Amino acid sequence: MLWAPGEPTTAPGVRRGTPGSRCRAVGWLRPDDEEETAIHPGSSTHRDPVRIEVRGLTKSFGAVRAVDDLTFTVEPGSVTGFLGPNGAGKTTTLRMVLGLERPDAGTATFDGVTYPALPAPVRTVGAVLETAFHPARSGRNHLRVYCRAAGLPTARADEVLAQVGLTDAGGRRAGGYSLGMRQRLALATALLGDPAVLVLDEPANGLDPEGIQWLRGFLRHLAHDEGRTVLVSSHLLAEMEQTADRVVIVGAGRLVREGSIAELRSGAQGAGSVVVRSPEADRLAQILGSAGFTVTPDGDGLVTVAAATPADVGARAFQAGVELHELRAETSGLEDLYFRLTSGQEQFAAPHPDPTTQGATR
Ligand SMILES: Nc1ncnc2c1ncn2[C@@H]1O[C@H](COP(=O)(O)OP(=O)(O)OP(=O)(O)O)[C@@H](O)[C@H]1O
Repeated sequence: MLWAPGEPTTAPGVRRGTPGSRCRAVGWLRPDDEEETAIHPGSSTHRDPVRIEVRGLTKSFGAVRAVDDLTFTVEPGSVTGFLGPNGAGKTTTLRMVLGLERPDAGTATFDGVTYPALPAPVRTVGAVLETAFHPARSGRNHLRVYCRAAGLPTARADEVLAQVGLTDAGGRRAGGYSLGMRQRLALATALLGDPAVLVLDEPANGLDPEGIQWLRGFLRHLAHDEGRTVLVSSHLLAEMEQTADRVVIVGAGRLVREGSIAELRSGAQGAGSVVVRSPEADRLAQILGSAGFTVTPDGDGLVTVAAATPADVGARAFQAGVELHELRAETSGLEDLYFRLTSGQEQFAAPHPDPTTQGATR
């Protein structure tokens, strides 16, 4: 099914689907939210900051433990990147945070209140888990349908279209939107209730570099200038490095690291791989090898030096009088650290808590 079958009544609180059914971009509602109330876009005074607290969250699907005793906090006024390789349990965690999946153990709360117990969820949390729209409906009408169902003024549709830069395309069929435009429309839907919290699952998927740059600035604006709590998942650290203030890294359902990008950087010691090109590549490789570096000659005068900075390599080449034609950092130390933390944890979740298999991957 490519679009919300029963219109926004598929949203949590009023959803009729199976508990495991995937949801869409939503500023979700419950029947008792249906009385229309005004929203004051751009004003942060009416919006109290909300902290997300995840405590001991655990979920298995049969023999697969998708999320394993996960604890972390997401602070207001900042963008928190929720990082992990494919299958690390990110989506399952976000679904539990949003009350779409029942945890086996643990809690996820918004200032101490679980999602299903929120008095006005549409005002508190906006989420994008999957982007799906009625293809024949215009972006503006899609938003108006959600407004009506959520008891929001339909004028909100135009306000959020403007926020995400879709005003001119608002009258066009959503079915004809590019992937980037669909992502923007999903984000607009999540913003309808002017929520204090945004939970976004891989919102940069499929965006071109311009779209990614826009999204980066927009998320930072929502958090830094408007004081919202932004939790955004990704499997790419490079994407998050420039967007997030803090990161929560998971692997095989477990927490592997939580902290600010700056803390992570200091732990990464700044040393990644360096690529150097020289007409004297063999001599340079020998010099660097004798200095204790791990060196891989790549042919064509190229040498890759592991756990080094361009300054390390440049200084040694200079001292030995070796001519260089190229010198660049191939990966950041942070990226290396991320790969180390999550290596071997791609694709699959942790097995059941059998002590003999703890830590293994499927
Ligand atoms: N409804 C389900 N039934 C069975 N297994 C599931 C279900 N949902 C998730 N899983 C499994 O749980 C694990 C974690 O999946 P999840 O989608 O949460 O990971 P993810 O980090 O979001 O991955 P990706 O980056 O690929 O989206 C995977 O092994 C997945 O196959």
